[in-house]
Formats: sequence, structure tokens, C-alpha cells
Amino acid sequence: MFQKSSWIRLPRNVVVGHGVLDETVDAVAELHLTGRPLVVTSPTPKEVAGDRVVEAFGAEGEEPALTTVEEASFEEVQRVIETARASEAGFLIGVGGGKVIDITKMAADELGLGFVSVPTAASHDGIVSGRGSVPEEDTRHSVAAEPPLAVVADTEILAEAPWRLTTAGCADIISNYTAVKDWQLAHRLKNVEYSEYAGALSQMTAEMLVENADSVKRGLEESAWVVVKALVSSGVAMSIAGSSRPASGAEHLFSHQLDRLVPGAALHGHQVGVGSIITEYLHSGETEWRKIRDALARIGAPTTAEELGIDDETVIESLTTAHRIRDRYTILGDGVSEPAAREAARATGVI
Ligand SMILES: NC(=O)C1=CN([C@@H]2O[C@H](COP(=O)(O)OP(=O)(O)OC[C@H]3O[C@@H](n4cnc5c(N)ncnc54)[C@H](O)[C@@H]3O)[C@@H](O)[C@H]2O)C=CC1
Ligand SMILES: O=C(CO)COP(=O)(O)O
Ligand SMILES: [Zn+2]
Repeated sequence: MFQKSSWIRLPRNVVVGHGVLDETVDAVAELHLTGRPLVVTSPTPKEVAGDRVVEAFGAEGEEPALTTVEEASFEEVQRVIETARASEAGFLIGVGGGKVIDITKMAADELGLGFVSVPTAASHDGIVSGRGSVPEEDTRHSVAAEPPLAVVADTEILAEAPWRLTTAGCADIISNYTAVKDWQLAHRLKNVEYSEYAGALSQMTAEMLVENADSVKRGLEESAWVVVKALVSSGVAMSIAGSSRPASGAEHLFSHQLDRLVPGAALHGHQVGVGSIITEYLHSGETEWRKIRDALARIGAPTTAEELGIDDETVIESLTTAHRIRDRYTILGDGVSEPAAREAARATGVI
């Protein structure tokens, strides 16, 4: 008897383009959300977009509450929940980078309130996803969270953000190649459920970005357009899968481990990009990794430990211990030996 069932939770309004921040109130009105908004942001995103969102809602007579967060942690999620309760918020708007958006969607989930995603950087594919990613001690949680009801991605703001944030978003997408390979491997070896649709969408998104790499150039607002479309598409793949599997494999475990060993050393997207070069080498040996490396180099993302600003030994430690981060089977299997890690990192020129 057929007994499968699944929920695919997607945003209703995805508004992308020049100056669309000013359409946030309209995008929200369309959703029939009621009550006072709570704007969750962090210091720089507050200046570039958060204050404008607060003003726009204020002008409509619904004075928003505002809170700023500094890091992605369960304590911060709890603090946002308390702020939302104290201010009697009716829905939450996350304005900022990946950490702010993750915290907001997790708080909204716990509160049972609607969530609106307003990215200020095209730096990660959590813009649309219904997952939250939070480190805790020796592990990393990818938890179910409230997917955004609306996404408002203003390309004017995204294009003015530091260029490295955009190249990080590109690298987060390029890493989908190896994430999908890891997922397929886990399906074959461990019978992990695999979605052909989510896998194909994730892979196609990476391919399209690489094909359009020439349109991804510093100072071109079109770059923000190209990258944000890919980030949305990758987030949709995660929503279809109901997990971050289509966009997170061993290269993400490597990055999560770097976050533990050298917090804040490099951007999430840049770390997963370099991780992807190495894990592609582990998957397929001599040639394929060059395609990942060249794609990253073309958009100006780091391809070496030095460019990440991380020393060689930390890269090796991260590679040999990343499989412990979470229960997710990947090409790292039950651990890469130290000589094998060194060989892979050297062969790919990462160290
Ligand atoms: N839930 C999910 O599915 C996913 C979650 N993530 C998570 O997202 C995080 C990475 O996101 P990032 O955005 O790379 O890091 P982040 O949120 O730490 O932002 C990086 C920096 O950019 C600044 N910034 C943002 N917009 C700016 C602007 N317009 N101008 C100047 N500075 C600006 C932020 O204030 C911050 O200092 C990680 O914690 C990662 O695990 C990443 C991908 C998917
Ligand atoms: O970063 C992500 C996808 O790009 C989310 O992955 P995690 O579930 O590994 O945090
Ligand atoms: Zn990622």
C-alpha cells in the first residue's frame, strides 16, 4: 500500500529587483498578516535596510518593534522569542545576512507566527529555505524552521553590499554539485531518502550559475539579480527535500567544523566552496575538482586555504574531523585519515 506523504512549504511572494525594499509593506499586506511587525536585524543591515522597513510600516500606522542580534545561537533565538512576546508581535521580518534570517525563522517557528525574509546580502541560500542552521558545542543543528511567507530581495541593496558577500553566495550555490553527489551516495549506501526533483533542481541551479558566471561582476547590479535567483532556486530545492541535503554535504560539514575551530575566519559560502573542491576530488579523483575550482576562481571566490585566511593545519584538522559534526553520511564516510586529507588538499592546491 502507498503510504508516503510530504509537505512542501514555499514562499507565496518572492519579490526581487531594483528598489523593491519599498514594496515590503505591499508584499506583506498581500499575505493578510495582522498585528505588529517585529523587525529582527543586525547593526549594518539595520542601517542599510532595517530602519527603512521600520519607517515604512510606521507610516502605515503599525509601529514595528525592533531588535538587533549579533550571532546565530539558541540563546539569541530565545531572546527574539521573548522580545516578540513582550512586544505582542503579529509577525516577524528578518532583515540581514544568513545568521539574522536563520534566527528569525527559528523564532517565528517557535512562536507560530509568520516570517518575512529581507536579505541584505546575496551571501547564502537560507534566504528562502525552511531550515535554520545553528552551531552548539561539538555539533551543528539544521532544524526545521518557519519558511518565509514572502522574500523581498532588493538588488540595489544587495549590489551595494561588500562584493565578497556576493561571491560567497555564488560559492554556496557551486557547492551544490558536491552536496548532491553526497546525497546520492548516502542514498545508495545508506538508503537515505533521495528526491530526484530536489537533487536535479539543486544541480541545475549550480550549472546555470556557472554558465552565467560572466554576468557576475563587481559593480553590476545584474550580478545580484543572477545570484539571488540562484539562491531562491536552491532554497526551493531544500524545501522540496524537506532537508538541507540538496545544498549541504561534506563541504558543509568541513565549513561547520572550521566555524568551530576558527570562528569568523571566513564567510560560510567561501568555506563551503573550498570544501567542495576537496570533496569533489574525494568523489571523482583527478579531473572534476578543477571544474569547481575554476568556477569559483571565475567569480573571484577563494580557492585556497591562504585565500580563506585559514592555516593549512586547521584545514587538515577540519577535514579529518568533519564527519563527526552531524549524522549525515557523505564522502567523508567514517572519517578521512590524516595522510589522505593532506593528499587531497595538496593535490587540489588548497594547501
Ligand atoms: N538555513 C539555511 O538553509 C542556511 C543557513 N546558512 C547560514 O547562514 C550563515 C551565513 O550567512 P552570511 O550572510 O554569510 O553570514 P552573516 O549573517 O554572518 O553575515 C555576514 C556579514 O555581512 C554583514 N552584512 C549583511 N548585509 C550587509 C550589507 N548590505 N552591507 C554590509 N554588510 C552586510 C552582516 O552584518 C555580517 O557582519 C551561516 O550561519 C550559515 O550556516 C547558510 C546557508 C543556508
Ligand atoms: O548552508 C546550508 C545550505 O547551503 C544549510 O546547510 P546546513 O543544514 O548544513 O547548515
Ligand atoms: Zn550553505
